[in-house]
Amino acid sequence: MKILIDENMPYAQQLFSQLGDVIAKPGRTLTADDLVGIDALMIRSVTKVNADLIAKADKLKFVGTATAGQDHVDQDLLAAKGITFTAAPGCNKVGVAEYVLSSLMVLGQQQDFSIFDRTIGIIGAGNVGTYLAKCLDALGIRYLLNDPLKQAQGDKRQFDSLERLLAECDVITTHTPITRAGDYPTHHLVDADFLAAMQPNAILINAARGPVVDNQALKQVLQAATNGSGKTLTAVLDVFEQEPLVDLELLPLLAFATPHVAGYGLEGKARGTTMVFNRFCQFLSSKHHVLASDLLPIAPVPQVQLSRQWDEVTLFSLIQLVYDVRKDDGIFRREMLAAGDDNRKMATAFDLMRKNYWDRREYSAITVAAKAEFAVESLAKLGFTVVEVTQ
Ligand SMILES: NC(=O)C1=CN([C@@H]2O[C@H](COP(=O)(O)OP(=O)(O)OC[C@H]3O[C@@H](n4cnc5c(N)ncnc54)[C@H](O)[C@@H]3O)[C@@H](O)[C@H]2O)C=CC1
Ligand SMILES: O=C(O)C(=O)[C@H](O)COP(=O)(O)O
Repeated sequence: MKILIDENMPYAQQLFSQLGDVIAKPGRTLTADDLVGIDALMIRSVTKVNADLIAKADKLKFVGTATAGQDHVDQDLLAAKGITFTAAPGCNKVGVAEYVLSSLMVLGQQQDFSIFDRTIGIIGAGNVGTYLAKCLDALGIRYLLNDPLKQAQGDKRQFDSLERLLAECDVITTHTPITRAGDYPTHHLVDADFLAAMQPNAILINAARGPVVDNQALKQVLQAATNGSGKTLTAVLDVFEQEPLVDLELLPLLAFATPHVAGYGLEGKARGTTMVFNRFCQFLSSKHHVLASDLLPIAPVPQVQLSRQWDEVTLFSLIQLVYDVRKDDGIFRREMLAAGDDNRKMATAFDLMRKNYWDRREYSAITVAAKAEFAVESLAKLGFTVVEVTQ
């Protein structure tokens, strides 16, 4: 059996080679010829699975994407061809939530506000939005949820209209798929009108898909603010409309910019790969089964001792110890500016930064040792591994 994998799929080579011959290639540039004689295809979000890609796929029986997003796969086409498809919903929800928290903590420091005084508007209450809400609950931070689809499905949580989010929230963060049809399409959900309705000095975060935010409209608003002719907004983008190309006029106007890595924790990638691997094993009726936790190395700073009640400063340190968005932002800006207006260089640099991404971990990889009286249950709810010490 021949299994074609995206070369940027951590642990895939070692796992899938137990099942067949593995061929690893760059996911973004796969062509129809690459699929000749291939039985199974394991991808990430940069591979567009469409009629062109599978035109010569003579043996393809299974496609797995080790990602939460599925917009890059024509699932109707695969179903029509009798090709089984699987994805990895929720695999990287923790990484994305930790990206949002890091961004807000750093912005709080830079702009002199406390995250505890802010109201966060979460658009999209699926795996990421729900996990982020859980983190905010752990910290006692107010948030509003918007998800008309979940609401229509009878989800019992309190949902609010976009109008209410726009009126009450200091921060709006998008966690929807990209959709262009249906009752609630998300393409350009954040457009000129949306931006105009945001509160002055509000923060917009998009770590969903680039086209959820109209990048031209955002650029105009941020440019107007720079010229002193419009209200001030702060924008954080992990995803871009023309990815892997980035608008070099927009980039300097962003508070933080990163190359689609919000969900790039090692745990999240391992979960993505193992979810797809385990599903493929089921498909083959093979007894192999693997846990993501068995694949992960120990974190470089595994234990932190807390000697007093945690406060905002301690929280900031703990959060930034695991993930500081400024690190990715700094490298990204340098690489994009170095590429200049050479699109080929820019696309290569964008993908290289993702391919060579550092071994980022989730909060759970850090053990916080503290006395019970230091209210560490909030940190445990936030995801840190907490151990109680008596002195
Ligand atoms: N930047 C990154 O590294 C990552 C980006 N993503 C993106 O984030 C998206 C969300 O991820 P998950 O939460 O795991 O997906 P999910 O499928 O669990 O949740 C998406 C939620 O969005 C809701 N939704 C759809 N249209 C909406 C609309 N018009 N308004 C409000 N809510 C709407 C859905 O009802 C659903 O509850 C993914 O589809 C993917 O595109 C996901 C993981 C990593
Ligand atoms: O899971 C998703 O959806 C994502 O956006 C991924 O984190 C993106 O990673 P790649 O698939 O582009 O490696």
